[in-house]
Amino acid sequence: MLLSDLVYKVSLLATAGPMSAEVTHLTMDSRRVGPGSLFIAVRGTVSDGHSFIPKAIEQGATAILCEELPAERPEALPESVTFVQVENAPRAMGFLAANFYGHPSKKIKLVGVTGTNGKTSVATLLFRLFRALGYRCGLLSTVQNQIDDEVIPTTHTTPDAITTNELLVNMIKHGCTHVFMEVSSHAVVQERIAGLHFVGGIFTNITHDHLDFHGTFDNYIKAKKGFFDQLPRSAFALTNADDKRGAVMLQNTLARKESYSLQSLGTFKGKVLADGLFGMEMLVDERQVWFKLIGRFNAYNLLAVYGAAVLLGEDEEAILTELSSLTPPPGRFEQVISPDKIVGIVDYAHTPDALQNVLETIDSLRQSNDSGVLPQVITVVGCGGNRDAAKRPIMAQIACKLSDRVILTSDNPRFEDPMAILEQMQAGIPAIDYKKTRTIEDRRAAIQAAVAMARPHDIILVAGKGHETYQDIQGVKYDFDDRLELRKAYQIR
Ligand SMILES: CC(=O)N[C@H]1[C@@H](OP(=O)(O)OP(=O)(O)OC[C@H]2O[C@@H](n3ccc(=O)[nH]c3=O)[C@H](O)[C@@H]2O)O[C@H](CO)[C@@H](O)[C@@H]1O[C@H](C)C(=O)N[C@@H](C)C(=O)N[C@H](CCC(=O)O)C(=O)O
Ligand SMILES: Nc1ncnc2c1ncn2[C@@H]1O[C@H](COP(=O)(O)OP(=O)(O)OP(=O)(O)O)[C@@H](O)[C@H]1O
Ligand SMILES: N[C@H](CCC[C@H](N)C(=O)O)C(=O)O
Ligand SMILES: [Mg+2]
Repeated sequence: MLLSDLVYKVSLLATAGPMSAEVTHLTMDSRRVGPGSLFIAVRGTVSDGHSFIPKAIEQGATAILCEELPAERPEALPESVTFVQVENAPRAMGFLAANFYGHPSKKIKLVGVTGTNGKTSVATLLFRLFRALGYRCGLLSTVQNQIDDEVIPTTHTTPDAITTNELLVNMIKHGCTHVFMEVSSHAVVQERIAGLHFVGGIFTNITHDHLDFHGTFDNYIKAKKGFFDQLPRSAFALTNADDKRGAVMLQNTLARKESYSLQSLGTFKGKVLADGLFGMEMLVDERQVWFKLIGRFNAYNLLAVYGAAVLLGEDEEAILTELSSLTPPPGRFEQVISPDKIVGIVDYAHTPDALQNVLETIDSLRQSNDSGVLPQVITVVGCGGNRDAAKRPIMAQIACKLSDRVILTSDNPRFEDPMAILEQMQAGIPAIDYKKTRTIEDRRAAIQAAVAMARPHDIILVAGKGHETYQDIQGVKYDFDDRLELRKAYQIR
């Protein structure tokens, strides 16, 4: 594509060099540059892409898009390389990617889901629901990307704009009509969704997370709201009316405002009638339905999915029929039961709110046996490294408050010292709970210890890593799967 066509509708501050250059490849990573590439210099959190411009040119880049032009063209920079200066390179990248790939997001129905917790659950349920309703669909999620049956591994909750557009093109090639994607707050701030055309946006909830990245809770709210601010007039914006910030999210959106609620008024109303370890009965817009999902937080997820499907034009009865047979995504309240009936639950709760919800759900579901003995709840939990440190003591405190025994352990330490993370968690343990808490850094040993202390019918919650099949230590991803570790521990018990 000609560079001049590629920058269509992107406001340019300056250019230097021929705009008739032919660009065959876009990248923000100098290591992937080759002849024909347009290199986009992005200022990151670790390094500044501008410092890789000479490297990109050395590797044959055809053009460079940047926020700052090199002061003067050094001799080493060939005249044939075109420079394009913009105010916001990541944002421009979104529009360039859309132009380069022919605006695939305008050719399918793209729905985005944002919120602290529940994005993967809602996006995955929508994907499965629409497939059950007979559509070919795409999914962009934390667990995996998917084009109908084809699974594509992912490293991020929301991919960068180039990857997303590329995936959308493939989805269209495969006949997909609907795509459901998670929109993380990082993605909004880093403009990974710039240039995408959404037909709908869904808000789940907002609670404490990622303050390391956003600095304050207000900034975190603004980031999530930024998604709804970008929606076009033709889209719907579906919010959770029961969340304190649900209305704030839609304050400045042009999109049609809709809501769902279990407690107040909303376009879509629900009520939990009964809840158990095997499912939940709900009243959804006056229809009584049995779902295979567990916990009040999932009642919200189901209602969001139902509302979005109605807004996308599907029949209420058909939606509820298909929705009632769906199971949760991997690693979300996934039960791993031992031969002697210890109930292991692997859950991706990695925020204070998620941990509290899951433990409250477990508490509400446990029932005394014939001798009047209540099953114990044993929680194994850790916090990730190089992520929000403020949530560490809070999560330990919640685990202690709502469990009989707690084992603090390592999650993905990444580049931090696991013991230092654990000390920060320990700071949140109330003195009265010291006795019921142990710290075992090795996650495998921690799971084994939990299984060793459990009696039949006790519940072991292994929280934080859910579907993950690795443990990230010093940049190396070692095989590790909480579900397999539970099964192995049952065998050696
Ligand atoms: C904090 C954060 O969001 N980091 C993302 C960011 O990296 P960064 O800012 O550190 O980038 P950098 O290393 O400083 O590099 C700046 C630029 O120089 C380029 N570069 C770098 C080296 C080089 O040799 N040549 C070169 O051109 C890089 O490609 C980049 O364009 O931009 C990178 C490229 O897009 C991302 O891969 C990276 O995600 C890292 C791996 C990450 O862990 N992100 C997490 C926090 C994240 O985004 N999480 C959210 C989910 C949160 C949730 O669901 O709760 C997500 O959407 O996944
Ligand atoms: N609607 C909800 N409200 C509160 N907690 C929830 C909700 N849905 C799920 N959870 C809890 O949060 C955990 C993560 O859920 P899910 O993976 O759907 O969230 P997410 O927003 O995609 O997370 P991430 O930010 O990592 O992508 C679940 O394992 C569960 O414990
Ligand atoms: N999407 C979240 C996932 C956290 C999962 C937890 N296991 C951890 O590693 O902290 C994040 O990147 O913050
Ligand atoms: Mg997710």
